Amino acid sequence: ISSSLSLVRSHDEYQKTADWLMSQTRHRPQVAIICGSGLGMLADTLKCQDSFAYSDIPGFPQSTVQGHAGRLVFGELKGKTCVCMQGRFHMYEGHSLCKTTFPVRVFKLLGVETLIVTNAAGSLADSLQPGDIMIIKDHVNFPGLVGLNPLSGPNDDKFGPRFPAMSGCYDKGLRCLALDIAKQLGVASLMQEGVYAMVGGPNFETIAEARLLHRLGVDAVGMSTAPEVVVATHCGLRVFGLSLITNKVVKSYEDSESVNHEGVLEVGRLRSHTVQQLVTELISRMEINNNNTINTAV
Ligand SMILES: O=P(O)(O)O[C@H]1O[C@H](CO)[C@@H](O)[C@H]1O
Ligand code: HPA
Repeated sequence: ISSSLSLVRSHDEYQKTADWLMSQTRHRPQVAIICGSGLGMLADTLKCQDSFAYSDIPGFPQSTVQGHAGRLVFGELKGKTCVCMQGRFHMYEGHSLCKTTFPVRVFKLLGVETLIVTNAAGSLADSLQPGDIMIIKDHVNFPGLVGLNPLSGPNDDKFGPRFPAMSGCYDKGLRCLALDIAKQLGVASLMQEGVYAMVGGPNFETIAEARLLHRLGVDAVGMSTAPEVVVATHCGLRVFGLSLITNKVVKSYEDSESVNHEGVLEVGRLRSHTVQQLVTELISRMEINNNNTINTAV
């Protein structure tokens, strides 16, 4: 914990990255999307793209996980300006939590109002099958509960309060809208709301851990998302989250199946079209209050 505190970023560092991006693209995004494992194709829907390798963006961390390309893509989608992270950062890659959430505050400084987080997750709920899509209603941030929190360290009042509320951090209006869209697209049978839990990873769960999570009321488990949502909520972003269920978490000693990352990525490929349709419609129909779109001076 003490080593993560020394890695806290200053407001200037976020601002420098935001200023650099604003000097390189005319897009001024209203919506940011973080692509989960195998879900990088969400960026393909953006028109008039400007894209940047993470390695070229000052201050940006680097992706190290297969299925996370490491590219930031700006573009237009159904009249809204978006920025999409093709590749997120995980705590298990050895990044501090400040680093894993660095882009979220940069998005805030770019004028983003709404954050869409997506992830691949294993299901604990019997009602969730591989290929289903869970709208995240709430999360359990296991690392956060024991003090591994991206907001640890001195609070930056310019971003938000010392003690931010987290009840209601997944916007109810957007959740209802997504369920409505699922009905219209004829995929309502694949979708339900549920509770996501973040564990540290990188190993998948033991059977005893899976049983514990199930008893605690967790519907799906993964190794990301919660820190991004905590930082986004702290700085006042509206959040929508979805988990693509890529596998069932093994809960029985009689079960000989086991999960692997290639299988996780494969389900992402199989469901890419549906996830793309849902996110596109959601962005198209969501209301945005700011008119941040394009800067003609760049
Ligand atoms: O949460 P995302 O980035 O979608 O990735 C999930 O998939 C990976 C395991 O296959 C882990 O990183 C887990 O968190
Ligand atoms: N456990 C943790 N993270 C995951 C899983 C899982 O079963 N599937 C995809 N990400």
